Amino acid sequence: MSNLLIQGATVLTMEEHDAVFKDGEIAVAGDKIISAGPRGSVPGEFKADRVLDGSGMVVMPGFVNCHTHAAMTLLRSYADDMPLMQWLNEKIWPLEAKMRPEDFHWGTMLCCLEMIKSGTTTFADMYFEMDLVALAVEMSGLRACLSRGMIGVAANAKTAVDESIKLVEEWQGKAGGRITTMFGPHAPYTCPPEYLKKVVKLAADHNVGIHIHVAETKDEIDQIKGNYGLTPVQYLDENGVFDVPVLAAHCVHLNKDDIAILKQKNVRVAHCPESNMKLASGISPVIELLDAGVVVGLGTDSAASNNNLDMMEETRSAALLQKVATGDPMALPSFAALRMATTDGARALGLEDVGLIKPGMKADLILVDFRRPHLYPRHDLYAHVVYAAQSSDIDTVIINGKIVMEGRRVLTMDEKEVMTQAQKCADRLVGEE
Ligand SMILES: N[C@@H](CCSC[C@H]1O[C@@H](n2cnc3c(=O)[nH]cnc32)[C@H](O)[C@@H]1O)C(=O)O
Ligand SMILES: [Zn+2]
Repeated sequence: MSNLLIQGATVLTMEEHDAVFKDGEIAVAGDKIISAGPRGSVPGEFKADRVLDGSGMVVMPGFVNCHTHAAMTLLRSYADDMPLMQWLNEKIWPLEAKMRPEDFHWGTMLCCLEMIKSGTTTFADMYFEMDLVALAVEMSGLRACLSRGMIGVAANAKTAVDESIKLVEEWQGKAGGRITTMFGPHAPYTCPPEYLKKVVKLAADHNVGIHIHVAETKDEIDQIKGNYGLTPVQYLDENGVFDVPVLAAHCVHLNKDDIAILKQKNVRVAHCPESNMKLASGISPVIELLDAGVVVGLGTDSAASNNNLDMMEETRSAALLQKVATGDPMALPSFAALRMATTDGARALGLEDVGLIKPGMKADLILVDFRRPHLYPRHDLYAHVVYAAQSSDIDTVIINGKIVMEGRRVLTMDEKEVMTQAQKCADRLVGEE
């Protein structure tokens, strides 16, 4: 266990708007923050093994990416500019069927590398071959909430259940506590009622949550209405899905009753504005969700529908999109957008000790170098992070008390090797077509 002291940075604790320490000091012991305040606030008995000079930097909680499909990073810019079902059926699913073990490894490593370099410290992933994903996450140093995507109408529906159970039983709490797990029934349109009920029982028995795509497109609404006479939210509610903790990705097409159900059942939403814009799925009623008291986190979705995993950019998109959608420039102001990208994202994943800078929280921190022309002059620091900063301004990333990037050099993996191997895998995958 080593002790880390970060000195001289401006600390955005994210607890509330005014909880900022200029020339601050953060003490980290092992994986936890033990104190945060102005210079001189660290307990006298604290002995640092390492002191990081944060002068000129802003330190804040790392970003929490609430919805990804990590290994799909291999499919970045492979299939673009088409609607969801055509994109999945014609392009993505046929290629995923050809993926080999090395693809899951290098695809996830590339995803983790990109996320660390853009300040993400935690992500929620839904994919398959999750042992390989978990091993890559363990190597990368990231924190992750992993689920095995399950398509109830597919030939491998039963295998997917068995593999999900294995993931939860073998990986929950592993990698020094950095990995948690969920069950991942893919979506209302791929999971029939009996399948959903089985998965809910498994989640309850294993005391973990569910990660699922919900109400992503207008087509989905029509299909579920046609089959069951219900909205996707009502359909999931009727089948007991919301009786366990749920992370619902997208939630684009919701009516007032849906929003009331989400609030009443404490469903957490992973809002993915860039994926929703790119696939022209629509605009999630985020302001209505927030007004109703629903917890909303932010996600990129995969690099095949975004096409990057940059949470700083996603936060800006989220803020701008709500302003356009509502015609109200006050909608989702910078502090609220940043809370969504950090603190509330952690809550959405059920991580109570992640997403804030305060004693007792996990030390997941990023240092943003503000000594850049586009970050002068300094008025409102939250506005700077959301509207002016670039993820390449992020200098240092700390996860679970460990420095994983310093001076923009990632310490947990060989960056060049990851890019080279990912290109090789992608070339082979597409070459097999
Ligand atoms: N096909 C897998 C299991 C599904 S994992 C999760 C799935 O979600 C898919 N996916 C990615 N983005 C989206 C989206 O925006 N909406 C719905 N599905 C998506 C992704 O391609 C992946 O197939 C199997 O062989 O068992
Ligand atoms: Zn998705």
